Amino acid sequence: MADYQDLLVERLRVDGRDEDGGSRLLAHGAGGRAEDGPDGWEPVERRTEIVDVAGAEPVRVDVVETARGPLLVLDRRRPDAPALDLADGTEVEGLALRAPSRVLADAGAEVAMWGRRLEVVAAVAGGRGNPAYLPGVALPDAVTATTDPRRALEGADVVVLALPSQSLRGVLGGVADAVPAGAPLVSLAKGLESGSRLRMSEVVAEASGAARERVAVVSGPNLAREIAERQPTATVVAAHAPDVAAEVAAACATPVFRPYTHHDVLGVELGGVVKNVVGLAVGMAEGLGYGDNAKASIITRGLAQTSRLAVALGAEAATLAGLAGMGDLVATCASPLSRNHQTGVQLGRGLDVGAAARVVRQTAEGVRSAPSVLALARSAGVEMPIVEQVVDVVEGRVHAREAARLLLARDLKHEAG
Ligand SMILES: NC(=O)C1=CN([C@@H]2O[C@H](COP(=O)(O)OP(=O)(O)OC[C@H]3O[C@@H](n4cnc5c(N)ncnc54)[C@H](O)[C@@H]3O)[C@@H](O)[C@H]2O)C=CC1
Ligand SMILES: O=C(CO)COP(=O)(O)O
Repeated sequence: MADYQDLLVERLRVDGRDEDGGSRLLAHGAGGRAEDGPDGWEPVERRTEIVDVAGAEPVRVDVVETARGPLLVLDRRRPDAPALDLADGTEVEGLALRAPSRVLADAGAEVAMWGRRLEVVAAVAGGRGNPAYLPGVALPDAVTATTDPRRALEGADVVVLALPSQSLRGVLGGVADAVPAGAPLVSLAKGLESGSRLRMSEVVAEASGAARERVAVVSGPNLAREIAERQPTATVVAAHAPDVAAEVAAACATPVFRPYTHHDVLGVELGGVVKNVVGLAVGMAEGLGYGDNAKASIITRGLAQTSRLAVALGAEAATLAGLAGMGDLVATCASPLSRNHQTGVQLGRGLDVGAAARVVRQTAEGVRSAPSVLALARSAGVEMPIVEQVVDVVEGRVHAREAARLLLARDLKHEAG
C-alpha cells in the first residue's frame, strides 16, 4: 500500500435496513472516539459502482463509504463476510481506507483564523491572502479571519494555537470560557515560558483549564512558508491521549503534509525549544564567516546536548533522533527562512539582540527561551555548553567570536561522554 494511505478502524452500528434488505450503517465520527458519546453517529454512504473490465463483462461493486473513506472490511472479526446481516443496534469494527483525495478535502475544511492586527485580518478575510507574512501565497477560500477570538472559537472542533510562547498564556487565558468543550487544543509554539519555564502544552492546560489529555503539540521541520507553498513536509503530532493525537493528525494530513503521531510530548516539545537555541548558534557561526565544518559540529553537538537534557527530564532519546529533534534542528540550522538562524547571523556579525530583532522582524523564540533552557539544564545537572554561550551572547556579556573560542577551548573529552 502506498506510504500516504492509512487504514483507520471505524466503529460501525447497524441501524435498520436498506430498500434491498441489507444492513443500513452508521459510523462514529472522527474514527470512533468513545468520548464523543451517543450523538457522534453519522450516516454511511452506500452505492453501487460499475467497473469496466477489459475483455470481460463489467463488474458491479458495492461501495460503502464513511467520511474518512471507503470501507475495505465491514467487520474485522469476520473479514470474509460478504455483507453485514446483524440485528439493529449491533456494533462492529470495520476498516476504512483514508485516501489522499479525501484527506485534502478534510484538511481544507473550514478554518476560522483569529488575528489581532486589523490589516492582516482584513486581507485574509477579503481573499487577498496574508501579504504581511506570506507574500505571494494564495490561501484556500475555506480560510476566514476575524479580530474577535470568540467568533473564531465558535463551534470549533479543534483549536490551534499559533502564537509566540510568551503571549500564549495571556491570549488563551482571556478566552478560556469560549473554548468549545471537548475540542482538542493544539500548540504550534516552540518555546518555554519565561519565569515558570513551563512547556507550551503545560501553559495551554493551565490557561484553558483543560485536562492535559486534551492538549496536543505539533512540531517538526515545519518552516511556515514552505508549508503554505504546499511543499512536501512531515511533522509530529504528540499527545498524552493517543486518540487526540490521531484526531489532530487526521485533521491536518494532506497529500503533501504528513503527520506522524507520538506519545512523548515532553521529548517532542523540548526538541522544538532547544533547536531554536542551537539555530542561533549555527547562525552566529555563519555570521562570523565560519564554514560548514563548524556548522555541522554545532548541529551534532547541539543534538547530543538536547538529548541529554531531554532524557534527564524524562523524555525518550529516540524522540530526539526523529522529526521533532533532528528533523527540526536540520531545517532550522540549514534554512535561510529560519528566524532563529537569521537572528544568529546578525548576532555573529556583531549586532545586539535588539538590532538583530529589527532586521529579522519576526519571532526568534530561541532568544527568550535560551535562559530558561539553561536554568532547566542546571537544575537537572546537565551540561549544555552551546546553550551557555548563546545565553552569554544574547545577554550581551560576550561577543560571538569569543563564545566560539571558549567552546573550542573546553577540556578534551570522549564524544559519547
Ligand atoms: N513561522 C514558522 O515557520 C514556525 C513557527 N512556529 C512557532 O509558532 C509560534 C508563533 O510563531 P510565528 O507565527 O511564526 O511568529 P511571527 O512573529 O511570525 O508572528 C507572531 C504573530 O503573533 C502576533 N502576536 C504576538 N503577540 C501577540 C499577542 N499578545 N496577542 C495576539 N497576537 C500576538 C503577532 O502580531 C504576529 O502576527 C512560535 O512559537 C514559533 O516557534 C512553529 C513552526 C514553524
Ligand atoms: O520552527 C521552525 C521550523 O520548524 C521555524 O523556525 P524559526 O522560528 O527559526 O523560523
